[in-house]
Amino acid sequence: MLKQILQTKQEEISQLVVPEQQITEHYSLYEALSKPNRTLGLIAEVKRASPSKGMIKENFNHLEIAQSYEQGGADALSVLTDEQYFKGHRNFLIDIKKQIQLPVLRKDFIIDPIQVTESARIGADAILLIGEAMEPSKLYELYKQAYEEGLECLVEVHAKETLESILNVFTPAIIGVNNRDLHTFTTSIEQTKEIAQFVPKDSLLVSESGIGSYEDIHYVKQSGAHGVLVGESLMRQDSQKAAIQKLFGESAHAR
Ligand SMILES: O=P(O)(O)OC[C@@H](O)[C@@H](O)c1c[nH]c2ccccc12
Repeated sequence: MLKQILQTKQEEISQLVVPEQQITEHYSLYEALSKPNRTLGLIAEVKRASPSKGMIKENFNHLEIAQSYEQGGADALSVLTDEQYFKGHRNFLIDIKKQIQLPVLRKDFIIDPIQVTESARIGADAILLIGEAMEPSKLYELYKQAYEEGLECLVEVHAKETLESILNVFTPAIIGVNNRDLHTFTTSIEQTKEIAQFVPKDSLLVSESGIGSYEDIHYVKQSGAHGVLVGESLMRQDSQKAAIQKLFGESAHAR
């Protein structure tokens, strides 16, 4: 699946026109995850659909979702901007940045310098870079470019081997373990525990995908995660604010 998505991206990139610069306030993802609202940082994802689950939320309003996440005390947002496979749009991110005072991660398949510039132009605070999508040397080039253009990076890996090959080249400040294998879509939060021991002490660790209960939160925290990235389980409920409170084992009135 990842291969197919990357092929589509290549075609998109060949036609990509870089938009004009949005003027936005910037917030640091690293700082937000370093001093989270709860014992574990939360990046809440605005996710309408996915290739593995199909449509996740009908009657989708990206701004209402983002506002509800903010009210629920999310530390940061992730916004899917891929159109073809995730039914997202870069305009979702532009709109959300105008309304929300939180760091916003652009969630897409970024493999080319022009997409880094595009991300900076639309006002993203951070971008996702996927270890399994390119060679570590190329990933490092995009990483450096991103920081030069004022963006932070969440460097995601699924496999231990991918992390090791990246660490041979550089040490990302924020490392994500994707509990979902992007080739097979198999998801297991035990992946976080397995990889955590190889994450350098100075890097922040984010556990991504397949998190849906307070037990999961507890498990990845015990495994050494500083934060979690959660999409589907929050998106499927009517109120994202209430969904966050439930996920963290709080009563609706506790905060
Ligand atoms: O919906 P979930 O299982 O809570 O997962 C969220 C997020 O981790 C997932 O959307 C994701 C992680 N890495 C990605 C890379 C591309 C697209 C999507 C993703």
